[in-house]
Amino acid sequence: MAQKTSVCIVGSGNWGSAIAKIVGANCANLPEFEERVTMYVYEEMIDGKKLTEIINTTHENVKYLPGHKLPPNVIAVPDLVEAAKDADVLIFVVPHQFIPNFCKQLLGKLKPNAIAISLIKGFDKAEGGGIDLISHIITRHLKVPCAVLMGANLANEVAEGQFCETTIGCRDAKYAKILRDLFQANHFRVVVVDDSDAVEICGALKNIVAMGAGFVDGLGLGDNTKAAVIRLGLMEMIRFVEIMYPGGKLSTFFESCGVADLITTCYGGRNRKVGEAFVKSGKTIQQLETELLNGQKLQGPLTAEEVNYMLKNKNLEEKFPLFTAIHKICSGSLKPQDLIECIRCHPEHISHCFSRESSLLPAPKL
Ligand SMILES: NC(=O)C1=CN([C@@H]2O[C@H](COP(=O)(O)OP(=O)(O)OC[C@H]3O[C@@H](n4cnc5c(N)ncnc54)[C@H](O)[C@@H]3O)[C@@H](O)[C@H]2O)C=CC1
Ligand SMILES: O=C(CO)COP(=O)(O)O
Repeated sequence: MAQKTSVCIVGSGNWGSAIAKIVGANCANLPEFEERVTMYVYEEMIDGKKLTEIINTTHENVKYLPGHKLPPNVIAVPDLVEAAKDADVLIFVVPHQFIPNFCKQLLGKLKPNAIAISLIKGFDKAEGGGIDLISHIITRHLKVPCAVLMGANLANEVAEGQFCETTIGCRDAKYAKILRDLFQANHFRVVVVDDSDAVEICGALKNIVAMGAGFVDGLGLGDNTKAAVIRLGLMEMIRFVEIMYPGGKLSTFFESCGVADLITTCYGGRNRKVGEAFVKSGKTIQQLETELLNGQKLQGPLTAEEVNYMLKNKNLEEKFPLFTAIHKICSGSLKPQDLIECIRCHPEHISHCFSRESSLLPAPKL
């Protein structure tokens, strides 16, 4: 009999716990998977009890996904190496700022033929003035192939079983089926594409745009303005891939990881919520993250900083006025009230006069 595939979920926050519901159920029901799924949990005390013990006895992550039962075959493990060492498939789903440290701990501790998939939306700063994709960091440090899964997937709605779609970016076709089988559910429809980098970049960049959408809401501007921010955000996302990661496909932006995730996050996500509160309250983003998110982590401001680090170094800030303005607002060097002024003369308004019909997406001259 063929060996069963064993799975570890590295992370147990809001999204990690929601995806554990689907992955746990699939591993219990599909013959190709080992039933027991380990889930690495960053240990913390809740009302005097360890979170891992609570999860393993009540099957509920009472802090990050309250009100939802996890399948009993999902076992919370507080030791990262212990959770991951026997896995054939590792699902990385932690706030992106923690991934370099996780890779250090896992170095040399994984099964030789293990594969990974990253559900993490964000980047890391790279030496030499650029950025690193999280999937690239995982592959480089841990010597495992790494696919990505990104989509319009607000965790609480997925956990409630509301219908949605997602995109898996997987360069190597031989892993596509096992990964699709692991995540597909009646209410969670998976499309696999090979344009993995563009899928991942969409997932990270939309969090910046969502901060902008939150600022628009906080400023009391209407739906037309928010739609303009979303559209300009999409154009900057496309431009970013064209310039920094040439070879990406335009069709990827029409998958769930692109337009759909942009819309859902700009209306229903944490980044939008904190962006709005930032304008209305005058408090810092850090304060609001603590006050509003109960331990969950915001990805947008940090991603805006990482992207700006790259744009600045490459002298490209002017080509990305929305990303640049959002970073400056988040870091306090620009007032939210100045956001619209920064995008009033966006390159998208200037470079495309009469040129649309000749090409699907003509690149403005740099
Ligand atoms: N929540 C959502 O709706 C969605 C989130 N994502 C992405 O998934 C990734 C993970 O997000 P969530 O699961 O929502 O996490 P979260 O925002 O709920 O983050 C909290 C998690 O971080 C852990 N943590 C806190 N301090 C830590 C430390 N020092 N070291 C290690 N872990 C620590 C906590 O224990 C908890 O598990 C992010 O990149 C996010 O953008 C993607 C789709 C949907
Ligand atoms: O990525 C998400 C939905 O797909 C969640 O976005 P937020 O982190 O803004 O909640």
